[in-house]
Amino acid sequence: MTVPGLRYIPDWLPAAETARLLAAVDTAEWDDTLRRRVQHYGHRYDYGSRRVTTTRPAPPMPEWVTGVLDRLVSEGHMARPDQLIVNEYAPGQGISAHVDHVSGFGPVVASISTGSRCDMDFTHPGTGAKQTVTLDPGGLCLMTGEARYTWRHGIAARRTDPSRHGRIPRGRRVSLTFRTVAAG
Ligand SMILES: O=C(O)CCC(=O)C(=O)O
Ligand SMILES: [Fe+2]
Repeated sequence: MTVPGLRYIPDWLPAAETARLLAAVDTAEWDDTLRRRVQHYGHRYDYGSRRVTTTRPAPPMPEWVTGVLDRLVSEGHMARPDQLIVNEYAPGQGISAHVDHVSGFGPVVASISTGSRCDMDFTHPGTGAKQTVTLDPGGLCLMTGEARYTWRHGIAARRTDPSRHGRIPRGRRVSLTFRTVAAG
């Protein structure tokens, strides 16, 4: 079973680059008004009204992602992202199954993982089909087409993930999700 439009590229970032990115994230200021700590750049997404908001501007895209933006574009993955959400997951924290805002964001969503590995579950709302992808640090998860618009993605709020070798404890995971904000 595969999810059409879902692509996972392991080790997209070398380990040293992944560590540098996480260190840079940790020098920036976290928003802790949600259960999960987040940072928004470029445009702020409002979780209450569920839209990209202009009333509370976000800081510009940080210079520490310039190299990532350049690569996402030069490798042909997407138009230059102008929005970034950093999500922090402590062990036991997750994100409920959802489709990223359809009209507010563009056709490609790209997420880079740092810190701990964890499983992301994709579910098809019509058929109930499910696929789990293990996201390792440095991995790039690209959602387009059905994976972006039809399937839901989420992370179970638990402290361990299953593997062939038994359950693996989660550590702190920080993801950087890059999007384009659709015009209008
Ligand atoms: O943590 C991730 O990799 C994904 C986050 C996510 O789905 C989102 O911010 O919409
Ligand atoms: Fe998402």
